[in-house]
Amino acid sequence: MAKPISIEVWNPSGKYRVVSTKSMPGTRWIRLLTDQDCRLEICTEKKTILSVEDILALIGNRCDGVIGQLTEDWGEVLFSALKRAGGSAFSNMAVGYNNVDVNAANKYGIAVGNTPGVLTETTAELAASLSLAAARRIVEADQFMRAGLYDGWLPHLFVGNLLKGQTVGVIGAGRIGSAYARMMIEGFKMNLIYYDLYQATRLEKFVTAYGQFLKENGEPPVTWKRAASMEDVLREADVISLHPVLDKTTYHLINKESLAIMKKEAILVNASRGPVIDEAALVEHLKANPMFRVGLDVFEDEPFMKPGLAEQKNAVVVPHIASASKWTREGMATLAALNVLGKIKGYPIWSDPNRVEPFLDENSPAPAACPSIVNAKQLGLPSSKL
Ligand SMILES: NC(=O)C1=CN([C@@H]2O[C@H](COP(=O)(O)OP(=O)(O)OC[C@H]3O[C@@H](n4cnc5c(N)ncnc54)[C@H](O)[C@@H]3O)[C@@H](O)[C@H]2O)C=CC1
Ligand SMILES: O=C(O)C(=O)CO
Repeated sequence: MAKPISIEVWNPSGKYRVVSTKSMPGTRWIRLLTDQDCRLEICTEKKTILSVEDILALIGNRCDGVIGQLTEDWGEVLFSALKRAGGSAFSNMAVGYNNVDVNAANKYGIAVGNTPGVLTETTAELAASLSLAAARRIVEADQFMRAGLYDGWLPHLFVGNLLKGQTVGVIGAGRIGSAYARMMIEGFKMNLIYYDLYQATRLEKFVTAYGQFLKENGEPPVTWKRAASMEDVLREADVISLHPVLDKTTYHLINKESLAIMKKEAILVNASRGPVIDEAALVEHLKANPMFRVGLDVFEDEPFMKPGLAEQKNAVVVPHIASASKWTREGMATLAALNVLGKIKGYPIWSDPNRVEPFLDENSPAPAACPSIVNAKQLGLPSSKL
């Protein structure tokens, strides 16, 4: 028998039982559920990462829907249990859903929600922060200062890289990759080279128009190039940021061989998923190339770092906080709750998952639709006319 697990209950007499595996920021998501006849149970266990057994205990014998986290393993075991408990809806509180076996969800007719649109700029801003922190050696310099080692200005002290006029490389120019590219181009007048399976037409148009604006104002224009291969980006760019989804095609995309073709003084940033980089190979590369710098938000074996990484001065490391702004995290909670609520209520699927403002507006009721269901087509769910 599954062991008991601690929970906090909202609206105990609600008709639909919804479980959230974690407490989430804000209160609007709670109100949205309880106002619409849901009994909400929020797991209050102290441990950060819940096991499949923990979540089985939370699902119990009757459960209509679950809001879960990217640290959880949502596959055959959990989806079959949710189905047996009468459930039909699951939502990750995340845009990435590499922790979810969507085929298993399809098999049991469970809708899988995610939360795009609300975290694009926040995540891109963190990638830009890591780029700057690595380029200008902010963390090393901060540690030096706090250690009381500063004894006066010196010509060689913490010399780093100038971004202006250099080339920014983006691998995976989707929502976040394109937002990051715009920040680096507009903010630091960098030229762009990108690699994606699809053409980033809007991004290309932006760079062309901005380049034209600069030229008309007597400044050197910025340029863009769509690379034929990822290797072209690695060879040419001074700062490279990784923003693809994690799947079989992107696992260890950056490995010993690809690191070897990058410039010796390049900066590599990863705010996508840890396994996109072979982290052990990266540690060796950082050791051998002290002028090569990285900014990492995600790690191959989270919450752990590969041995040796923490000791490298040329690495800036933060704990998967790229989407951690208050507005974004509250928005993610709202969207995840509305995905689950919408499916339980039989609402159709919002036609454009990137147009999320109507769901986030505190002053008007949320549309009667599920904001983003990744397997809507496979389950034959209807699309909203709104
Ligand atoms: N560190 C963090 O806190 C966060 C991480 N993420 C991660 O960022 C990822 C991207 O998010 P979005 O930009 O919203 O997704 P998106 O779907 O808009 O963009 C992903 C892009 O990757 C491209 N891609 C797929 N396979 C590729 C390959 N083999 N080579 C090159 N490009 C490839 C796609 O064509 C697409 O343009 C998410 O899947 C998630 O894993 C997202 C939000 C926060
Ligand atoms: O949304 C995601 O995919 C994250 O990694 C956390 O925001």
